[in-house]
Amino acid sequence: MPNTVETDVLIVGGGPAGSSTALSLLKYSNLKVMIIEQNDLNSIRVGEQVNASLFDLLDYIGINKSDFEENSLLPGYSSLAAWGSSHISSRHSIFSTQVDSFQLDREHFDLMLLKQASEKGAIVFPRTKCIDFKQTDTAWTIELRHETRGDFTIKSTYLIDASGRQSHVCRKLGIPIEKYDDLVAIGTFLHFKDTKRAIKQEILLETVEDGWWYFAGLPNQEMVVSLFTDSAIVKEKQLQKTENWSELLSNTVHIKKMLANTSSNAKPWVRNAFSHISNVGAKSNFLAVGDAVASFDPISSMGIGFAISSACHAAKAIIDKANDSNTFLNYQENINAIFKHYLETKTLFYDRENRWNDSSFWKKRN
Ligand SMILES: Cc1cc2nc3c(=O)[nH]c(=O)nc-3n(C[C@H](O)[C@H](O)[C@H](O)COP(=O)(O)OP(=O)(O)OC[C@H]3O[C@@H](n4cnc5c(N)ncnc54)[C@H](O)[C@@H]3O)c2cc1C
Repeated sequence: MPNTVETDVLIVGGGPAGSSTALSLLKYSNLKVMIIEQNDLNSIRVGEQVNASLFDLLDYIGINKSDFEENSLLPGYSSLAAWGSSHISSRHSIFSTQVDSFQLDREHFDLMLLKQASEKGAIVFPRTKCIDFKQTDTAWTIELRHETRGDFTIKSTYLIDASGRQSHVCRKLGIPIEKYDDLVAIGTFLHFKDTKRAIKQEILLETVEDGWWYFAGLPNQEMVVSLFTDSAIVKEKQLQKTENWSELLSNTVHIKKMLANTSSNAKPWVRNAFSHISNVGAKSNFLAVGDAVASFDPISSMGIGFAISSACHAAKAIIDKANDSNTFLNYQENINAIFKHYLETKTLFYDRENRWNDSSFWKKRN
């Protein structure tokens, strides 16, 4: 590989937002697209519940249901929540008007999108890290490091941050970021001890003093159970230790019943789940997509859908820029409006729980 390569658009991050930006650009323009991904996509991916509207977005970027492997996409038949009282009710009546939900096999979904982007013309650099970004009037110069092949440079007209919640590129470029909370998820994957027993497509939420628990059956014969709480509570109660996390789990009323005859051999994983927004409007030839531009509390199940819709809008802003110099500012304004509406709706969700007014978790949200 030559030491310097050139492209029209460089996307940092090969998650759903990065791959969808590439697919959208490749479908609706002749622009040359490259994607940098720091991992080899073998790491555990979490977040799997999507609404049926996802398929319209996927259709727009050229992905069909037939592109999914068998059993990597399952309808969620039952979605329940004990939120606001210990009584279980249908989650749809509380949180959403969208009735049809699906559970994705996230590893397969992310890999499928990235593979499609590569097959349709994007050049993908896996296991590659960004070292430095510089911008002149005409182009970005990005210094990169591949795990085994060493250092190289990419020159690109446009740069896109699709690096997820850490907004890696935005932070490096000093883009203003507003963070709204310190929500984290701490969870594990489970399977039935009797491996022949079928997993039920069930989702259950249960609020507790320190946050809320989430249980879901997944497409790959697994289940996930996680506690959403604040990072300060994880630290104070040492919840990353299996025994402390399990003790909180054993105090639940409903979630613990879902775990009969299951086992997990892994220590709980911890993931950031905070809400934030990046304001990229003022930077020329630069955009952020997906979690990098705005991240949402997973209670909203908005993340994956937003990753793909923001990707479609970002691609359109780039394609239309030749005829309208305001497309990037309009893109950011649209993101700001979505985020404002999200914050209002989120407050309504959390206001439905009033049983723990002295708890630090609920005080911050009510
Ligand atoms: C616990 C939890 C549960 C969730 N549940 C749901 C749910 O049920 N439904 C839903 O819709 N959403 C859910 N989400 C949110 C959803 O997972 C995200 O919104 C979605 O993954 C965003 O996609 P993305 O491509 O923007 O970011 P990511 O999926 O985070 O992808 C970013 C990619 O960029 C790569 N990267 C990062 N930094 C660099 C770098 N410097 N250089 C190169 N590559 C880099 C990463 O390796 C990664 O592959 C959940 C999130 C969490 C934490």
